[in-house]
Amino acid sequence: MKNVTLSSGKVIGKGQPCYIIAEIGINHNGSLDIAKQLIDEGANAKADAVKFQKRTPELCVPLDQWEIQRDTPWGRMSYIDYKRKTEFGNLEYSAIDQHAKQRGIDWFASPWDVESVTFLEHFSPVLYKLASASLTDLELIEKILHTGRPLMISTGMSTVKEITETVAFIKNFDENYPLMIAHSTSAYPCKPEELNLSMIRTLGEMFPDTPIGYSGHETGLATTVAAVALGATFVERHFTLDRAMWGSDHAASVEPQGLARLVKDIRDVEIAVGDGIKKVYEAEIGQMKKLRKHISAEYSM
Ligand SMILES: C=C(OP(=O)(O)O)C(=O)O
Repeated sequence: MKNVTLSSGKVIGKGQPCYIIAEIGINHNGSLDIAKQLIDEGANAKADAVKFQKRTPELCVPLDQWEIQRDTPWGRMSYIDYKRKTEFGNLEYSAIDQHAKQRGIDWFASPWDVESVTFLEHFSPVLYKLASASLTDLELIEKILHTGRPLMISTGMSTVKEITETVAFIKNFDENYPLMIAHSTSAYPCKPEELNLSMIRTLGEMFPDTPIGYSGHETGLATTVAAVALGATFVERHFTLDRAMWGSDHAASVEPQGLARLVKDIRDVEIAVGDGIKKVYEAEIGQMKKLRKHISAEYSM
């Protein structure tokens, strides 16, 4: 496996601690103050990174949806105005960049359109994430590839053919491009029977050179911890201050306490997985002497 080294010094891949991403996405609800609190909580929980989603609303919202009216915390407004209101610009991302650096946590974003890559380049992100919805957007992928920065692609809502074609497109650009692939199911929240965590192993067999990870949308933490036991070298979970907040992603997100629990459980599990080589531990010898009738010579002294 070709491990991926980020400009922050963190390494993603085999033999490395799982890289844990707290996905803020748009859970800041357009508030820089909330974004900063989420960065603080992500750092307190010892996550490796916080992540955002960056869109140019005029490019991402289909024209026929612009004028659809909806109720928002800021009153009734058109869908395009709502998307504009929740999108951060240069001022906010500069503050985010500064705040994350102060707190010693990586940050990056998934750009949803070509202009957003140009925008994010000003901040020299540690990596780019390609959302599942963008897996077949070759124009966006090509724009990212020209930055040369590590690329993490997510595979929700995708067929094996689409995944294989996108990976081939990237390898065709540069055989050694620093790439990571996340297994994901794009259902919010995702039911256990649709998680299909064994795909982490399948993707590992399909792309043995590439670090495989997991982008989860389930409720609860156990299945994300299990993903690490199954070989995920990075994991991402949606993150919010409060699941009851207004907005579509909050309900399927973990809160600060849950994130801290998740990080601790993942760290315990990656140690517990061990090396698969049988040994008798010091702590077992007393038990052996007390409970076993026939003790082999090497332990009988
Ligand atoms: C939607 C995103 O990712 P995923 O497809 O992994 O949920 C994203 O990163 O913006």
